[in-house]
Parts: sequence; C-alpha cells; structure tokens
Amino acid sequence: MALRAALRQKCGLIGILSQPSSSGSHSRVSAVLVSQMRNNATSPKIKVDFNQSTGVAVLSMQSPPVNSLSLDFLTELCISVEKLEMDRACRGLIITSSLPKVFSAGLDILEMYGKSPERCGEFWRAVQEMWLKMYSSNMVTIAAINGSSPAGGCLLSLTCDYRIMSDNPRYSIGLNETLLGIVAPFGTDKNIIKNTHTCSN
Ligand SMILES: CC/C=C\C/C=C\C/C=C\CC/C=C/CC(=O)SCCNC(=O)CCNC(=O)[C@H](O)C(C)(C)COP(=O)(O)OP(=O)(O)OC[C@H]1O[C@@H](n2cnc3c(N)ncnc32)[C@H](O)[C@@H]1OP(=O)(O)O
Repeated sequence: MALRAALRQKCGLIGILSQPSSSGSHSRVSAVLVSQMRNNATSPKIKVDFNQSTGVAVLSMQSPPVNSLSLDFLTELCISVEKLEMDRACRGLIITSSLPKVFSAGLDILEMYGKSPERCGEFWRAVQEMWLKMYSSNMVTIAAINGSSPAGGCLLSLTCDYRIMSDNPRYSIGLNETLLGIVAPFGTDKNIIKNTHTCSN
C-alpha cells in the first residue's frame, strides 16, 4: 500500500501494478523493434508495450532459457530504454520477464570465458551502461521480479526505483556472484580488461 501511495504521489501510476499488460502499443517503439528485428538475425530479446493512456511502458525480457545478460541482450535493453527515455509521454517503466520462473540469471557466464580482451571490455562497458542508464533514468522504474534473479539480475532490479517480487519460496535473489569468483571490475578500461581476464582464467 505504501508503494502504491508513493507511486500515486510521484506520477499517478496507480492501477498499473494490477494490470501489467498494456492495451495499446506505441508506434515509435514498434518502429524501433521492427528496426531491431531487421538488424538482428535472431528474434528480439526485449518486448516493449507502451500504454498511451497511463504513460507507462512494460518491458518484458524474453530471452530463453534464463534472460542471461549477454552483450546482445544488454545492447537491446539499453536501446529500448533509451528510446522510451526520449519519449516525453513515457513516465513510468516496468521491467519484468516473460519467462516462467526466471526474472534474469544475471550476466551471461559465456561472455566471461575465452573471449578476447577487446570483447571483454565491450561486454563490461555494456554492463556499466545498462546500470547507469537505468539508475539515472528520468522515468519511474519498477522491477516486477516474477522469478529468480541472482547476481546481475539482482543488480538490474536494484537500478530501479521500486522492486516487487513474487511471493514464491522457490525464487531466489541476491548478489551471489562472488561464489563464482566474479568481482565486478572498476570503471576504467584497463581495470575492466585486467579484472575480466582474472575471471576467465
Ligand atoms: C562494470 C560494472 C560496474 C558496476 C557494477 C555495479 C555494481 C556491482 C554489483 C553487482 C555486480 C553484478 C555482477 C554479476 C555477475 C553475474 O551476474 S555472474 C552470473 C551469476 N548467475 C548465476 O550464478 C545464475 C546461475 N543460474 C541459476 O541459478 C539458474 O540457472 C536459475 C535459477 C537462473 C534458473 O534455474 P532453472 O530454471 O532450473 O534453469 P537451469 O539452471 O537448468 O538453466 C537453464 C540453462 O540456462 C543456462 N544458464 C543459467 N544461468 C546462466 C547464466 N548466468 N549465463 C549463461 N547461461 C546460463 C544453464 O547453463 C542452462 O543451460 P543448458 O540448458 O544446460 O544449456
């Protein structure tokens, strides 16, 4: 109830949480997705539904099996958020998963093994861009965590203004990446590459 009151106060988003799927789509966002589909051989990993009447967009992560945050995924996510950010009609963003049981498994582990230093740098820059873009967003952002959300998945939800998680004891969330020997690198390119190499060796 406190959350609903806060949302009502901040930007009149009451009612959104109880109707996560939108009734209408936004033509500009659709154009972006069509363009992404043209550029990507694979199907889109992100689906955006914008509801004109509420000013709220629902961004659904749809990258089976576990919405892992690969470079492609992060790039698509950032483009989607950036486009919504530029739309003054869009005041709120709900991030959720269209997969059963998993919100996001965090960073794609395969991006951290056997890759060139250049690719590692590109990947970690994309991670950084994602959380900076989300954290500094002008939109009211909500993570609707409808499944497990370890490590980078947890980070993604922490970048949002609000988090709501399904009440299911089988879903876990937390910053468990050190269990895998992964330490998030510092901000400079030199350290990013050095640190990522440490992880993959
Ligand atoms: C530059 C940075 C600057 C600033 C950072 C700021 C702050 C720092 C704060 C935080 C840093 C955050 C760092 C994060 C690092 C990471 O995220 S590392 C990844 C950690 N993730 C995990 O350990 C998750 C492991 N997976 C699971 O626990 C389960 O898979 C999950 C509960 C998600 C789902 O379970 P289930 O439904 O049973 O599915 P499966 O386990 O059977 O998995 C299905 C297939 O998916 C593959 N998979 C799972 N997770 C990943 C992954 N993370 N990456 C790639 N692939 C993954 C799994 O292997 C299965 O594949 P298969 O079917 O066998 O081929």
